[in-house]
Amino acid sequence: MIKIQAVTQRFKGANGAAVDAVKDVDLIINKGEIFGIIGRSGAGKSTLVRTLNLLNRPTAGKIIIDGKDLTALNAGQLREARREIGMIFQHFNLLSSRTVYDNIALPLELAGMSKTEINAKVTPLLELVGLTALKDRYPAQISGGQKQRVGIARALANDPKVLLSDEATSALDPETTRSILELLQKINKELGLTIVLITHQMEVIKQICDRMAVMEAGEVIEHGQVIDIFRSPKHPVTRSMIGDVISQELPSGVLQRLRAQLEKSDASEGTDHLFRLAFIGDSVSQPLLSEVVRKFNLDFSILHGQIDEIQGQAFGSLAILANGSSTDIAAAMAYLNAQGVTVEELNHVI
Ligand SMILES: Nc1ncnc2c1ncn2[C@@H]1O[C@H](COP(=O)(O)OP(=O)(O)OP(=O)(O)O)[C@@H](O)[C@H]1O
Repeated sequence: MIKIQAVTQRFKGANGAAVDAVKDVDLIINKGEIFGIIGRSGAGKSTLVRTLNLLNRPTAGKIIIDGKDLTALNAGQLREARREIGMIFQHFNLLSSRTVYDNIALPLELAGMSKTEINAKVTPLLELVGLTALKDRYPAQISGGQKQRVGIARALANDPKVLLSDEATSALDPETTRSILELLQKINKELGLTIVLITHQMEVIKQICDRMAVMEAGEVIEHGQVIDIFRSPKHPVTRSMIGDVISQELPSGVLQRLRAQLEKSDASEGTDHLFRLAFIGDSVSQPLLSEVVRKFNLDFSILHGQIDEIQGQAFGSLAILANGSSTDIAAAMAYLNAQGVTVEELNHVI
């Protein structure tokens, strides 16, 4: 378990004034989970993740990994502790003069292993990341995705317990990103490795993370299970970042048509209410909507929506216009809520 306890990282800014790149952050990352830290550029993600192996020594606070406070270790103990923490980077950081094999072997050479011992470790790692056939190539002769695979194998060479990933897929195309994320997921499952990854892409979080934290201006503004945060994001920054992958707003064309439709509608026929419904798991597949329409004598128009998958669970988001008596609409929404659907009234956007 990793405990980030009241961590602050202060730098001297360009004009000499102090900048808190990370401000009083408390987080717990559980053993064996994939934990994502997301935020816009400059939010403090890299600074925070670099405190986890003390590449940045926090100005205040503690980093406790498996009960050991890294900030209290001497240089030798810290070197030892760092072996348990691998790291991969956006630009791979490979040595161009070394082959794929020799890049992966580097940390083992530094640890003083013999050639035979090194071979016994590198061969299965090449297999694990799917690079056996390319082991004698140089970095300039392989693709970005393959370079990141070398980075991953090198990070695993010392059998770490934790893998830190600093925007590891940001330089890759969507297809290659998916394959690298699948590889990280496989490593997490097969080796029981804890992975902490930072990203500015919600798609990455959605694809592989169990829990997540959102950072803004050095602070953690929201954290929890990915599915819970997708279902009901609290902070505007989170909502906007989720909107990059699952639309939180109604497209302007839909809004225009809706306004035109509402102008024409006859108020005596009941009231119109606009809602966003978020469904997860079983509630996606149950015929809940048709049930509430019948039960509460309403009319529903589905305006916009999508169904996706997060952490292996179906997740759906629908914008609907409900027409009926105010009492029936309120009762219908309470019923949906009781069935596990998150209901949010959106009348203010019309
Ligand atoms: N060594 C440093 N000295 C001074 N300021 C720094 C230093 N490192 C980071 N900062 C500042 O701290 C803030 C957070 O930077 P950080 O790189 O952690 O953000 P980030 O969320 O990782 O952004 P990006 O995704 O763009 O890398 C920024 O305002 C940055 O300019």
